[in-house]
Amino acid sequence: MRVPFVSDSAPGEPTTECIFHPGSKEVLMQELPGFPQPMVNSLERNSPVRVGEAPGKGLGVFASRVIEAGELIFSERPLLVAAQWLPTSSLDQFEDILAVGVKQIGDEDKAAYMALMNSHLEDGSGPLTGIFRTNGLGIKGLRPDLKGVTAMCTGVCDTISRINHRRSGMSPRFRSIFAVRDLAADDELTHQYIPIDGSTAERNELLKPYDFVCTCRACKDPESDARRADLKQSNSKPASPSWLSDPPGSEALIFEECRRQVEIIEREGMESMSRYWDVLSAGMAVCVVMSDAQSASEWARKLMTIGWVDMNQEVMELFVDAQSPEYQAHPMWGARLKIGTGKSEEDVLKDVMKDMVAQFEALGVHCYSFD
Ligand SMILES: C[S@@+](CC[C@H](N)C(=O)[O-])C[C@H]1O[C@@H](n2cnc3c(N)ncnc32)[C@H](O)[C@@H]1O
Repeated sequence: MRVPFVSDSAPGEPTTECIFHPGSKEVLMQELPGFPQPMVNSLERNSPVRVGEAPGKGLGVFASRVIEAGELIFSERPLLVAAQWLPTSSLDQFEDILAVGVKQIGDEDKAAYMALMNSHLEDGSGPLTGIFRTNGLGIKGLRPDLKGVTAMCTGVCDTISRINHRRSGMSPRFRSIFAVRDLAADDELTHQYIPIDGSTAERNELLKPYDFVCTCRACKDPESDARRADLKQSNSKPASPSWLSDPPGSEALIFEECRRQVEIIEREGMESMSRYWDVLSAGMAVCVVMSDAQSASEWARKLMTIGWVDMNQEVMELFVDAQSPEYQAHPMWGARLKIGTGKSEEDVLKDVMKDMVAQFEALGVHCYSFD
């Protein structure tokens, strides 16, 4: 089943050939209003990266200047996007489907596609499928009704596909690359090809299709497995007002747990995990309910570096300055301190909700009460 989609871009503008499941095009148009909008920070202008030799790995992508954590490094139009699993497709049928797509992408894009690495020379993959499987980046969410790998699309790019695997140095969102840590000039950009919360053995098992054994710091560190297992087992406390009813002192335990998990994530280089965002937000929430703007601002600064998570960056920016009046105006400001000072927990919660409703109403958002 093939649904080609060539964007309605201006005449002469490059396009991406997409081979989708039925329904994906509609989701894409809905999720990315105005798609394909002109890309900001695209590679043509003042590129902050260069492609070069990465010893033992073939080619790789390197920073050509200092890049700060949270920076959008570049965006790139994929050469080709295709659904990873199409109904009834065997490797041969998949090769035929890709051939139809590749035929339509223009000579320059085709040459770029064919020049990419192929690590699937001996497993029955055809040449186009081998390149697709070696270089594709997963794009989730284009078929919310399908689950797991069946729902995934894969994009193959000219430069993004040259990025080698390692514990994460950057995080890809569709077409865009963000720095999760500060990078010095000439540092190699890397991202994780596979989920990185498993053990060294599990990770290298998943890397088998790429035909190399990872030798990054975590893979060589005998203590890394225990730290990742610890992280997998521990759940971060949700940062919602529901824990206002927890016994006094529990905020210190929650805060300590958030701090501990942040330390593991940073030490293991796993900042691209959504858990990083979860524990940073929970840690910041504890500071807010305890009226500690100084500490909250440090957590806000870290949250600002997670640019690829769709959160309201402008709102977070207001909390980076510990003196910001936004703290006093926050509906949860000091909420924990009010407990035990004559007010019942229920009353504290009611006050919090009243403040929140007032703030939403001030923004023109009408709130309905269900009690
Ligand atoms: C998406 S390509 C990356 C770009 C590739 N190095 C090139 O020259 O085009 C994936 C392939 O690069 C190689 N590779 C990626 N990360 C590696 C690593 N950490 N160590 C060794 N080889 C790696 C493997 O051959 C893998 O199948």
